[in-house]
Amino acid sequence: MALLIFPLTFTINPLVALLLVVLAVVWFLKVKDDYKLFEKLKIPGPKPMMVFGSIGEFKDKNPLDVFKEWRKVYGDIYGFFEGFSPSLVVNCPEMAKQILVKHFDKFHIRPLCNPFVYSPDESSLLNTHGNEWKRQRSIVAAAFNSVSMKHMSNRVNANGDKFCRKVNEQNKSNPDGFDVTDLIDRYTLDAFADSGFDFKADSLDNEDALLYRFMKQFNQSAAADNPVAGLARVYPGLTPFLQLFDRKHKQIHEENMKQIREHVVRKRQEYSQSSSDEQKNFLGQMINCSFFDRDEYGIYRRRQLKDEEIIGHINSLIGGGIGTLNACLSFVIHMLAMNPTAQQKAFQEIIKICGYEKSPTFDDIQKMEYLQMILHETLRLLPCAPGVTRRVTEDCNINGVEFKKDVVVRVMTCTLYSDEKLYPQPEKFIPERFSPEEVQKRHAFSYLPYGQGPRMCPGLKFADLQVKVAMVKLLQRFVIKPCSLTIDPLPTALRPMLCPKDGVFVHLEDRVRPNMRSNTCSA
Ligand code: HEM
Repeated sequence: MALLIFPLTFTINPLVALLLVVLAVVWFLKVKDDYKLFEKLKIPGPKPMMVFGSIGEFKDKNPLDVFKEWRKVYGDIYGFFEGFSPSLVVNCPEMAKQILVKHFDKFHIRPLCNPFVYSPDESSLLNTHGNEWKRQRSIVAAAFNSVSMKHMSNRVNANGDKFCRKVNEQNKSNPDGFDVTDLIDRYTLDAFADSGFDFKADSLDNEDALLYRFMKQFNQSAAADNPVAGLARVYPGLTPFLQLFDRKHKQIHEENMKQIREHVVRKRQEYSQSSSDEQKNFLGQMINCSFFDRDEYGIYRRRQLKDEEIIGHINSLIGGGIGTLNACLSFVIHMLAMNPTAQQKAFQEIIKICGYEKSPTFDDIQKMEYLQMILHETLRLLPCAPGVTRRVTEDCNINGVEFKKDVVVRVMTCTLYSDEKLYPQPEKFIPERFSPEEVQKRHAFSYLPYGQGPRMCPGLKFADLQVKVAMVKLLQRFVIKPCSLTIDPLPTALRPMLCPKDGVFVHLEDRVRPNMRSNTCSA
């Protein structure tokens, strides 16, 4: 109806037509002036195009290559426009420190990573800020403490054994090599669900597991190669309309919510009736925690997390956290396949600490220094989280740079990782760059795979545990080799974290173990 009335009004009433033209001109002049923001602040950057800003420069290119090119042209700090929104890019360790730590109070908001957020995920750590974030953060960070890590490591190991068995089966039935990424996704998910919240996701056995479909869809919905998500990111005002095209994600979100809600309710009841060690997991910590919060009358009272808040956390940890972890482990396996000398050194370290059979404990993992260096060097070359983003909450000047309220700031760590001055021969895989002596020589903020400061990744110890358990179990049994389908350098995509574009193809060779007649996977 409105569509019919509008052209009618337009033809009948010239005054309305004039008013619309005036409004359009005022809007045009305002946008034109907004696009001068960085010019006025004397911050260099690509010249924006009306309506599109600089997004045209990303067309058919790897976005990270664009940022690397821009750094060469515009230097360490520059600005560009995503549609109408200004973004300030920071490629400088000292400025990263100022933003992420020293002036955190002015940079505590992280813009949404996923444009389409469904209830109750808006209350999760990924999506809150200010006091609400502070409260949730202290609970989630506490849930990843060393006691719960130690407790969770047994179940991670059990899932690691299952992963190894499945990998072995795939390898035997594909002698020319196979893509290991799907099994990695399923292992990390099963291990987190089982160890973290006592839930059998069972995705290694069940192709169609709901939690697995949820995790994949959560990330697919926010992928850079998903045009709907891309449009919503560039033009946030269109999100309610674009959300109509995000139906698959919404539907799986709702189905999954139902199963997680039932699980949380059941566990809350079970845990209230016993005080067993089971409750030392992530879910138990969230169920049992209590904190001060204002009630409906504005009075501070102690309360516990509501089921919906716990579900929001579980969803975002699985979608955001485990999605990133999958990419990381896939990259590590590719790098091990391509770098036999580093792989052999890692193997020797593993044998020294665990031998050929023993599952690594949380303490064993901490002793594996070379494995840690491999992990760091992998995340330098293939950073699954290529940068950290913030929104400025108040105008400020830091070290001579003007930050205006509402501007998005991108601390692009990945461009530092290919900086010759920080990492000589940056294209080479050299884990020894991360020996304690070498690390000492660099600025502490020149390597930030998990971010830094109060909003730093709270799941890093858990990520470390899961990646290393898989590495130990694989290397105890196999030599990881490239195969005819392996592509190096590995093609990558942003979905929304950096991940392998078309999989990671490897072939596994059974390791010859001393004093053993056969080498079957003992998992
Ligand atoms: C190798 C794997 C991982 C990498 C590289 C990674 C990296 C990151 C980065 C760069 C951030 C942003 C930090 C910031 O804004 O300052 C982040 C945030 C976060 N990560 Fe991770 N992460 C990984 C795995 C995980 C895992 C396994 C979990 C949980 C199961 C997790 C949970 C989170 C959460 C909840 C946040 C939001 C924290 C907040 O806003 O307070 N991450 N991660």
